[in-house]
Amino acid sequence: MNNRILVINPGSTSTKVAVFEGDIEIVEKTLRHSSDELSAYQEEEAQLNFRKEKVLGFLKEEGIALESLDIAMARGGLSKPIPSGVYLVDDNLLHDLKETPKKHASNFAAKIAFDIASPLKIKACIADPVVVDELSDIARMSGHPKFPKSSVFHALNQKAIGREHASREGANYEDLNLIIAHLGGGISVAAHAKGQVIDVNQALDGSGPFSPERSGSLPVGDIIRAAFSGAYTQQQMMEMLVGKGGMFAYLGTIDAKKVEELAIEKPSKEREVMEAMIYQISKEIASMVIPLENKVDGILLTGGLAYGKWLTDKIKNKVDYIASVHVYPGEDEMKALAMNGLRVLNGATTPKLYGETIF
Ligand SMILES: Nc1ncnc2c1ncn2[C@@H]1O[C@H](COP(=O)(O)OP(=O)(O)O)[C@@H](O)[C@H]1O
Ligand SMILES: CCCC(=O)OP(=O)(O)O
Repeated sequence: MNNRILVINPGSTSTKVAVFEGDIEIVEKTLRHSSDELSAYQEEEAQLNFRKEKVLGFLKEEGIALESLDIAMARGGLSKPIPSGVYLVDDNLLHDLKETPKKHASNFAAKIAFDIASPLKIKACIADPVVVDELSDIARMSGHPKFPKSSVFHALNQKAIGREHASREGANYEDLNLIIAHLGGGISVAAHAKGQVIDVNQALDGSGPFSPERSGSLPVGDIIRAAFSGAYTQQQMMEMLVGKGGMFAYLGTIDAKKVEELAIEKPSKEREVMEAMIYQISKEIASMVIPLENKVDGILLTGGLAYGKWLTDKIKNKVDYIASVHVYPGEDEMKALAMNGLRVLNGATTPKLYGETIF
């Protein structure tokens, strides 16, 4: 066995695919989907098949025989909350990913992996899905028992970057208190207390800073009045929160790189919006000092926006009084999934069963 691991990671505008042999990545591609392509496949089944065909097409192009694969690893989606770890993709998990009212591209990953793995009689697994829930009881209380706070964030990348940082510092992730901010299409800012994410903003449609495509925390009363005004459909309201909120709502683009370039150039609307986003991210980081009881070993900035030095320098200036700030641009999700797959193949981890672990 070559320990060949297929990795599938769908995002809002792309599907990332890679094949690893052990810990070596042999092929990797970000298959970008235009908004025209995605809107032509709006219906979920159609979009799932569209993305699956793209993955299969890529493997064919690269000359990777399906029979040579030993395991398929997928990003986990918006199933019910579960502990951190590796999970077998089974009927229970697929059912909840299909039925969830919360829409996100990560919901497609497990099914694509399962459809490829099943005929080959190999395992399909997910690892550290976006619903990893380690919230403390006090953080879970929202202000109304009907709407408890939920944990929806970039768990896979946050945990991977936390571990990488700890290993660079010669420490164990489980011994550190870290504030980690994933700054991507969506933004999550989390308090990692000795390896447990005890508090985090709900990064999809809940709370936190606005992001390139999401509104973050909004005045809820105004939202309810707008929703019942008859002026908007439910879909239009949801798009204001996810997809067409945040930076997009102000500037008509989700391209933070371009916006940052314009913001640097001269005073402009772009600079105003960027500075507001930086202000909100910094405030969210500072708020995580409380869950960590003022003992913070480091602040880590990661995700696509962390490539932008102007942006990360401005955040650093606002929060480095709390702890040293470290920048890990981009994300390590493909490698993190592959390494979890390798641990399953070499017997270091036994995948958990979703049905036995949901809270
Ligand atoms: N070099 C860069 N400088 C600033 N922003 C960047 C850079 N590269 C990518 N980005 C921005 O990062 C965002 C996407 O982040 P990413 O972490 O890839 O997204 P996602 O969380 O959706 O996977 C986009 O808004 C993109 O414009
Ligand atoms: C749903 C939480 C994770 C998330 O927002 O991922 P993307 O930034 O990749 O959309």
